[in-house]
Amino acid sequence: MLQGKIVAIQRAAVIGGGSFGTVIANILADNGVKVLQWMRNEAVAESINTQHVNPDYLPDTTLNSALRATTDLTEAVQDAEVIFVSVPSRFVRQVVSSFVHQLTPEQALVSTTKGIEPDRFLLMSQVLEELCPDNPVAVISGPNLAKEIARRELAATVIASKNSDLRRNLQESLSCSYFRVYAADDLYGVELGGALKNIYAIVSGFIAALGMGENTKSMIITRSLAEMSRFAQAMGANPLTFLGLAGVGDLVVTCMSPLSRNYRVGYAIGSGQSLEESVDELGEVAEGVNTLRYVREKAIELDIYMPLVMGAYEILFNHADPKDVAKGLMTGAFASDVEFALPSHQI
Ligand SMILES: NC(=O)C1=CN([C@@H]2O[C@H](COP(=O)(O)OP(=O)(O)OC[C@H]3O[C@@H](n4cnc5c(N)ncnc54)[C@H](O)[C@@H]3O)[C@@H](O)[C@H]2O)C=CC1
Ligand SMILES: O=C(CO)COP(=O)(O)O
Repeated sequence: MLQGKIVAIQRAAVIGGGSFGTVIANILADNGVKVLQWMRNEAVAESINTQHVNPDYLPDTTLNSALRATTDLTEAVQDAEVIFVSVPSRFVRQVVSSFVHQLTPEQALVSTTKGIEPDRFLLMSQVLEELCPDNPVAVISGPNLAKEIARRELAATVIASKNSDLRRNLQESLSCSYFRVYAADDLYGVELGGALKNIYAIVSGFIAALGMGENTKSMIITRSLAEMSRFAQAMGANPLTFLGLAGVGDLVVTCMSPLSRNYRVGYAIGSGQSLEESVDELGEVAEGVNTLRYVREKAIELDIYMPLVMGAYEILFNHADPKDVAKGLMTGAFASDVEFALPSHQI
């Protein structure tokens, strides 16, 4: 990667054959970048190469015909200037470990993954930095429902990295007529926003399934933002990041749209299905389910007031009735002390 000036990326790899990996690969191909997308499924790779369709995840989208797919990880990674990692969080370490020996220090890594690694509460950029300490790292996060971007509907995102050259090169290579790319240096805050909002998308799914009103939805989204910002501040992120696309932007879209998988899991549970049934039926990743567990543990450890997280955990993992939890939340059932039982704090 050239230092000190803006250069459009020439060759990129996308690791992951799901909906978001395919969308990122397609944007890059639309921008003239030579892209090789790696996936495990031979039939899907074949379909992308010959039919220009990912039949498993985006069957209604005709992809750029220049986009190539492969099941050979070595081939995908070897000539790429930038490698986008787009697999579910619980597989990121395993997948990246399998090609790390092949990397040279000029190759940059970009995580698209909105999740947390539990043992040390690591975000994906921290996993990448740990595995590839010599390589520049960035993340992409924002209100980016894959199916809408696949239809080339207008959207915006945030690229965050400590490396300003990488930020600018990625901005240059991903920006196009339907995708506006902003840059930020609060890597941790941008990435944490993307992970946390999945929890509240599940909560919004409960609310929708229970047929609650618009005031209720607004209350939940607004108090979710307060809760996310409180947690982020305690973890060392800049709470102002949460007022941008990667915070409130992504929170609003996933709390309002049935296109969000996390929202759909919440909706299914609110409609009476078990967690297992809801996740099975989805057949795609809903990162918020595990993120909820890890964030609850961290909030308890650091004594951070997160009533929505505590209530959602009771519904998902202790079979509590969503209606009872909602009633409890209105009367401070999950408040940690008297001060919070009588709401007076904005954040
Ligand atoms: N779909 C969306 O709208 C967006 C998703 N994201 C994030 O991007 C990440 C990936 O999401 P999606 O592409 O939507 O997920 P997905 O569920 O559509 O696809 C995941 C892909 O990873 C593959 N995979 C699963 N386990 C694997 C393993 N052990 N080794 C290799 N590949 C494996 C699957 O076969 C599939 O191709 C998630 O963290 C998600 O939160 C971010 C922005 C938008
Ligand atoms: O992160 C997303 C949109 O920005 C996608 O959300 P889901 O993973 O809930 O579908």
